[in-house]
Amino acid sequence: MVTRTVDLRSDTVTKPTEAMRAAMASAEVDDDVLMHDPTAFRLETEMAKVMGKEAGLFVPSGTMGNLISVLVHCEIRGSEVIIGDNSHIHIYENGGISTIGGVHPRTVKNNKDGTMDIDLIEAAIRDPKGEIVYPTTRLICLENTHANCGGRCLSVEYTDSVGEIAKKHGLKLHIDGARIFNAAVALGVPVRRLVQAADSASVCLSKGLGAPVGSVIVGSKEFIKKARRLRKTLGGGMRQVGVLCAAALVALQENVLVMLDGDHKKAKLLAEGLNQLKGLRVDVDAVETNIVYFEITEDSKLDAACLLKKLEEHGVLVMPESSTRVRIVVHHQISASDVHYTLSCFQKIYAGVCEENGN
Ligand SMILES: Cc1ncc(COP(=O)(O)O)c(C=O)c1O
Ligand SMILES: C[C@@H](O)[C@H](N)C(=O)O
Repeated sequence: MVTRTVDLRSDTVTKPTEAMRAAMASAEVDDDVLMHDPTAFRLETEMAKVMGKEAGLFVPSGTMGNLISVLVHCEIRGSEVIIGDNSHIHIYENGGISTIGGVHPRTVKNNKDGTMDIDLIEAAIRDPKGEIVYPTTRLICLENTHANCGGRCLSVEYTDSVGEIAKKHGLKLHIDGARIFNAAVALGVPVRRLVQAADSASVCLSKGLGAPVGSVIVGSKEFIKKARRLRKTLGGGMRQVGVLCAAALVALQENVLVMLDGDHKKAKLLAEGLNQLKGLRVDVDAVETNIVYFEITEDSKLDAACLLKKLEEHGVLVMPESSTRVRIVVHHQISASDVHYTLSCFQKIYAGVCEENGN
């Protein structure tokens, strides 16, 4: 019988803290479609200030935040956006920019560190002389940290370089900053500096920050005005949304930097421990934030399905990416004891496998 659960599937699984629940219960609210819910307004104002942008807008999810941002920048029919071939927008958002927004994606290969080669980005920009056959490039999207690349951080210098390319060609730059605070902590830079070159950014409240719901998109006042209208079009205009925003304000007032740094340290500890096990391989140096991917090696006696089943029997939950690649995501509700318990479960499972196989 499972007596303990260690949920490492994602940093989206956190439950609201008591302080968040209290703030939600007592939140000052109003109709956010008819005017500004005061708590939503406080959150949007605070996030815009932290991110160094003119304005912000609360949205129900990071997916909607990215969708709205792309559609505002690419509001003219025939627009094209340059995105990473391994980006969340391209892989995990149901192709919404195309199926809903009619925006054409032009993918550029994501490198292992989450970047796209600058020269390949520039080469992907359509030549206006070919407009009779080409879509028109209007936007470049980056993702920081890069989830599918293992939570890798894009540097200030790299982001600024992409911003220069965008400006040179009259394009906009959006950053999917679902985990931008993780990047800021890992790089030791102010979060606003990581989005300085961007025209917009989406920031998840419901990941490392630990809020139960939502994201905030930030940008110019004009961008946010258009985004607010599009949010309503998409059904994201909510009424007394301050109940949700209150929890996010608590998260922002917590010591985010210390909390996320702790997540990163625990992720590194897990990566180092897993890498000791015969049958698993981890690129420990690639673990920069709270995400750890491990490969099940060819000589392993367990595939991902079998390993995950055994882990679940011990109450440890992780996310399979394929039959040989598994993801672990650390968040503030994973304790150091949970990390040691998880490693002990892996060690028991692999010791058991070795006994069963007499080696
Ligand atoms: C990098 C990245 N961007 C965007 C999202 C979308 O956020 P949501 O799940 O709130 O739609 C996620 C995952 O949640 C993500 O990992
Ligand atoms: C799976 C993905 O959509 C989600 N953003 C996560 O990282 O858990």
